[in-house]
Amino acid sequence: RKSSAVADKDLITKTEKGAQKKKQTKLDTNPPKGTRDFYPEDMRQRTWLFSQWRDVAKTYGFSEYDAPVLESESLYTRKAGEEVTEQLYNFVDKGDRAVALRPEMTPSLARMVMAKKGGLNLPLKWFSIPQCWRYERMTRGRRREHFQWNMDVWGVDGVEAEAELLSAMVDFFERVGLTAQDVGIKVNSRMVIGEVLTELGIPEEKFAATCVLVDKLEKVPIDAIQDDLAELGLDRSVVEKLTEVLTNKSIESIASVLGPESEAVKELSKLMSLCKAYGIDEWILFDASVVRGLAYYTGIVFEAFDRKGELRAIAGGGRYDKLLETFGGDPTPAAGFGFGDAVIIELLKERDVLPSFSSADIDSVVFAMKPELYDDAIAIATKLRKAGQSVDVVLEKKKTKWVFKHADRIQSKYVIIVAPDEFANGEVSVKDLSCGEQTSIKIEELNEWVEKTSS
Ligand SMILES: Nc1ccc(Br)nc1
Repeated sequence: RKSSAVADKDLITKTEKGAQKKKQTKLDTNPPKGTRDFYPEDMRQRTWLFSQWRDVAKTYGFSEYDAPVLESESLYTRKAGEEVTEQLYNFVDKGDRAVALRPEMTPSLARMVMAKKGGLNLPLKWFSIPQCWRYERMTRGRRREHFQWNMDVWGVDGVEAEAELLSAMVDFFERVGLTAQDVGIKVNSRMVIGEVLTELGIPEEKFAATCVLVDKLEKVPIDAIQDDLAELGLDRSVVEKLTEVLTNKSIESIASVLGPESEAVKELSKLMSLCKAYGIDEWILFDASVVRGLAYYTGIVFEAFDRKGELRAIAGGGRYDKLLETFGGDPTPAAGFGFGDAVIIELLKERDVLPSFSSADIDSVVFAMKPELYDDAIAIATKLRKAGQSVDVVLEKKKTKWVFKHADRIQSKYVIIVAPDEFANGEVSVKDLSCGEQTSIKIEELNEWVEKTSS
């Protein structure tokens, strides 16, 4: 046993070491894996993108809605082998409830529509910009969250709804400076596969899962999903017939395969003529291989892609008439699209049409040359703010040199200096940072000055 003095010394050392250790364990300042922080410049870019999306939605008469990012896991247990449900960001909460961070918005929308039962006046034209989540093993190091612009029309069973959605998509692309040479929108109908499978005697209940597998065929070699196909009872001859049909790149060629009475051909032809009426047909191309990866699509599906890159999907959507029934609701026709925030920003950067967001758009920096003039300076700042300017007040005692450097750094348009001599004459000194010119302005004429400089 050690004497008490030695024991005390050891204890003190241990405590010091503990304290040092505590000091050394630095906070990990990274956001959680797969997630992003939005610093002010990033946030200005995100706000700009969302305002483009909101402007289009308003122009098309859509209303904004929202729902919790956390939903019951039961909203997504569709068992159709979709990536979006296999990578659910789910957990059991402290109330022992199986919950998930939403991977997409459509099921929440369906839940909200069902909650109102017949109480909603159809058609609904609703939009939202939810943050959506997935939990992917970090093997691929991909993001786990993104913001996805959702536009949906409920209660319209004609392809007029899809045509309106396609036009809204094109409107967005044009607003942000993209052309039909940059982006194309592939259009197909799942009824094409439906009619082929029916002809081949494949039962209707295998239709959705087959589409999900066919969508995967686009990305992985066939033997990677051979077992899944076999499990679905799709033998080699069925798969070969399907892949042969999916290589068709024109509605005419599909019509020769499906016959003149094909519903799929009729609805595709009608959609194409509506696209001509909107003047967007140069953006639209038929592609029988497009099926999209969501099980609940039932008819028209479409996918916007960049024509010059590696043909990445930018946005996607389609008709999903049966979703409400799968939740036990009344049959209600619906169509919509989802548009992620990441790919489009990459594309705008590549096409060099992304605006700069480096400055916070400050009109004036207001500065009291002497501390005793601070109260007068904030009264002047208040006057400028009430006149509509965005004003940055220098809150501490600073040298003029620092103020000009600061104003330059935040790219303010003007510096308003409240200095003793001018103030005694009822004036302030205004420096125009675009040309360096410095003039005196009467305080009672500041509103007119704001008016003149903001027009
Ligand atoms: N569904 C989903 C969610 C989150 C991301 Br990132 N990508 C797809």
